[in-house]
Amino acid sequence: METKIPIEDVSAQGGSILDTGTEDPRLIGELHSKENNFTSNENPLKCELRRSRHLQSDGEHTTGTPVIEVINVKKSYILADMEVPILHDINLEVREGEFLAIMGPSGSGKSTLMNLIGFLDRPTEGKIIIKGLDINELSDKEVARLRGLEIGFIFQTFNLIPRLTALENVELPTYANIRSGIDAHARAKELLTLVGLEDRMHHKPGELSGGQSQRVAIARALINDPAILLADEPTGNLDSKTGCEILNMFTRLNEDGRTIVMITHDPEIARYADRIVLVKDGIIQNNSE
Ligand SMILES: Nc1ncnc2c1ncn2[C@@H]1O[C@H](COP(=O)(O)OP(=O)(O)OP(=O)(O)O)[C@@H](O)[C@H]1O
Repeated sequence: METKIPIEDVSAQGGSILDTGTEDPRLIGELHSKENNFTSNENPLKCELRRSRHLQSDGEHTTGTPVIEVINVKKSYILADMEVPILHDINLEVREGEFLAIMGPSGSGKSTLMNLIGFLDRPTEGKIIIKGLDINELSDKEVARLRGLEIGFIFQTFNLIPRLTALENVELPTYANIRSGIDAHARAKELLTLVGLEDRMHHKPGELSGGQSQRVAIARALINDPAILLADEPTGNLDSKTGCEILNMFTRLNEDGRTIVMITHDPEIARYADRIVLVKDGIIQNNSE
């Protein structure tokens, strides 16, 4: 996938993330290519591991530009006037185009870590750097814009707005942040077609199956063409066949160059990733490629 994102050009030159003004030429054209079409009519999705892309490697480690850097991060919550440490000195680097799975027992801090990576929360100590931008050095407005344009979220419970149609749900993030030159309505339609929901665009979430709802959520996550997709148990509420279809979508998005970080409890699902990180008691215990 090309990386001609205006935001990247601006930040690489030391400019503000709020300065973006050029057009985003990416993706819509790509979405039309047959090999990128996720609709299952002609080419049914198979529940098997299919990887056509391999990350660059120096023999031992994945190489490439880091897009996510977690440096000496600690996170505590204050509960009844007591500081409760959740994450202890986490260090993690995720490189461009990598597909990373985060595993670990319930309550170990996986979602907390993902929320920090997604700028939904700030660390108590340490740094989170996304595409070279340090959250500690950004205003709340800049953080919101970086999150809105560069990070797509997918949750176990889909988190769709019940009273909005699928199309309106997909368009929703663009009300807050949109790349210049993008026709949000047209792009939302393109994305819903891409995920095989062209005949469900005007349905509300209550009229959709779990798998269809998650497809809407994926289309919504892609609306601003983010470099990074963060998925918290994306197949947790789906039957295994539908879960496989969703994972094959993730695989194809990753093969197009998108960086994916996915929390899962299921080792079979983690096999889709290039690398698995194990979080236990707020510490990264294993960082295997
Ligand atoms: N906002 C909060 N305030 C206080 N404690 C919190 C908050 N969010 C999470 N925690 C606590 O932090 C710990 C880690 O939670 P987290 O959701 O990150 O775990 P997890 O590994 O994702 O668990 P699961 O697999 O069950 O989703 C838990 O003990 C949880 O109760």
